[in-house]
Formats: sequence, structure tokens, C-alpha cells
Amino acid sequence: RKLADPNNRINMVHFDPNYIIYDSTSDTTYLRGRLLGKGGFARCYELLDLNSNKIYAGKIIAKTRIAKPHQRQKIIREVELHRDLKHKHVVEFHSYFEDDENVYIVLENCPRKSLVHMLKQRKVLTEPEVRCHLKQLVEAVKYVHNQNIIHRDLKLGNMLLNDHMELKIADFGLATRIGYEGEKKMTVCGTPNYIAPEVLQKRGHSFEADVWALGCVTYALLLGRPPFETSTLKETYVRITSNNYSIPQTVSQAAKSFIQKCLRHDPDQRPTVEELLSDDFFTSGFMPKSLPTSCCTNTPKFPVYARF
Ligand SMILES: CC[C@@H]1C(=O)N(C)c2cncnc2N1C1CCCC1
Repeated sequence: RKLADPNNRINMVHFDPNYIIYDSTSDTTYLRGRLLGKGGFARCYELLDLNSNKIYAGKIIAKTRIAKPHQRQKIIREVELHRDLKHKHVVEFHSYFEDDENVYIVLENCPRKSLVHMLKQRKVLTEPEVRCHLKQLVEAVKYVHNQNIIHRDLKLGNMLLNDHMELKIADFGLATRIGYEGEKKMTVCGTPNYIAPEVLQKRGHSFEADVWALGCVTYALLLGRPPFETSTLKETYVRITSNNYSIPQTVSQAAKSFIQKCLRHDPDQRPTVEELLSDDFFTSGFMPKSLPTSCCTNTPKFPVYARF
């Protein structure tokens, strides 16, 4: 008989038995594992749930870091917006609890890290890969918008990958809820990475700000750099408000057209995420059903399909 598959076992070497975290609300005990990195106020670690033997990603925020009411409110807001979301391509919210020292947000673990790491390794991605990632992204943002939520900080660092290379959007720290049809938000508490011109100019913004960010993400994945990047933030903001960017000829016509639609200066001229799903870009070339983990490090060789 085949012995228990060793691959199913968790490599316990990363979990320190000296760091026990107890969630009294659900009577769950976690072992703290590897540091995943820092995100805002949080130090992020792998957490091993000793009841289920599953690994999660935990955002641990020291209460001393959120002493001021408005800082604490930001955390509560992130939890309230994220906790009810359930979608294949949105990071699963597992639980929220506190102890004397910290506030804990326990989330789905994404072992393949973010598209930032992939792009650092690969420099640029192929169009089939971008079609595959972007389809999952647009489906996730369509779901979030249908919950009347604007993410407002879509960027490569918030696009995470699980062990099956499935994409999950994360971090609702800058997100907001639209209260009524046509409501326009006037401010963002924080600095989105791919910030839209109407957000910069505080002219009122809504779901279209996320479509702008998707255009920036598509550009960055295909070209290895963002569309409005300059050496200073001020200069970048000048380019955004003057819509000053260019798309090199290496980009296919369908990809170029997709980016141009998302980066229209006037938010009312941009397609909705619903409309993006039927954009020609997704049918203009090979669309992989899934991607191999080798894509994290090496350019994939897609089978050359005869195009009838
Ligand atoms: C826990 C924070 C964040 C995240 O939200 N998830 C779901 C995640 C899930 N799995 C690995 N890392 C994750 N991260 C990383 C940690 C450092 C920067 C972003």
C-alpha cells in the first residue's frame, strides 16, 4: 500500500512553536510561520491553523500602530468591505480577531506571491499570459463592482497567485462602497499606485477608476513598466492629467486598443468591466485555460495553433 503521500505534509520547519496565536472568538490556535512581507501597518506571516492543519496568510497589526481612531477605522473599513466577498479570483477572507497586542486579519494563502515578483523575474509577459491573467482579473473586478464596491488600488502587488497559478485580487484597504446609483467619491485616504486623472483632480470618481488601473496593469505586464512612469511623482501626475503616454509598436493592435480604451482621460468614455469582458483582446489570440508554475520564472512556449 502506498504510504501517506509525503507531498501532502506541511513542512513544519517554517513554523515556530514559540509563536502561538489564539483566536478566542473561534477557539482556533495558530502557529506563526514565515514572514511574507509588510503591507501598510501590517507585518504579514504564514499562519498554520492547528485545528484544520491549513496554512493562511495573516496581516498582524500592532495596536500601538493604530492608536488613533481614524487609523483603527481604516482597518475596520477594510474588514467590513472584504469579509462578505466570495469569488474565485478574490482573496478569501477567513477571519478577523484581536488580542491585547494585535489585530489579526486571516486570509487565503497565495504561495506564488504577486505579479510584481513575476514581472521582476520575467521582465515582460507574453500576450497569451496577459490574456489569461487579465480575464481572471476582469472577472474579479466585475464581481467587486456588482457588490457596489470600488477597489481603488488595483496594482501588480495586489494581484496574487495560488499554487495552481490562479489569480486573486487582494487588499481592500483603499476600497469604498457606492451608496447609491451615480454616487461619486471625492477623496481617497491613501495613494493608489495607478491613480486615475479624475481621482488626482478630485473631480469625483467611481468604478471607472478601477478600469483605468486595469489599463495600467495591462500596459505594465506587456511592457515591463507602467504607462506614466517618470523619475518624479509630480512629473508622473502631470503626464496622467495630460494623458501623455505612448504604446510601442511591439504591442498587438488588439492589446493596444484595449489599453487605449481603459486609459481614456474622460471616465465616461471608458468601457465598464462588463464591456471589457467581451473586448476583442481576449479573442484576438491564444487564450491559455491555465498557466504552468514555470511562468513565474521562464517564458512559456505556447503551442502554435493554426488560426482558421
Ligand atoms: C497577507 C497580505 C497579502 C495578502 O493580502 N494576501 C492574501 C497574501 C496571501 N498570501 C501571501 N501573501 C499575501 N499578502 C502579501 C504579504 C506581503 C505583501 C502582500
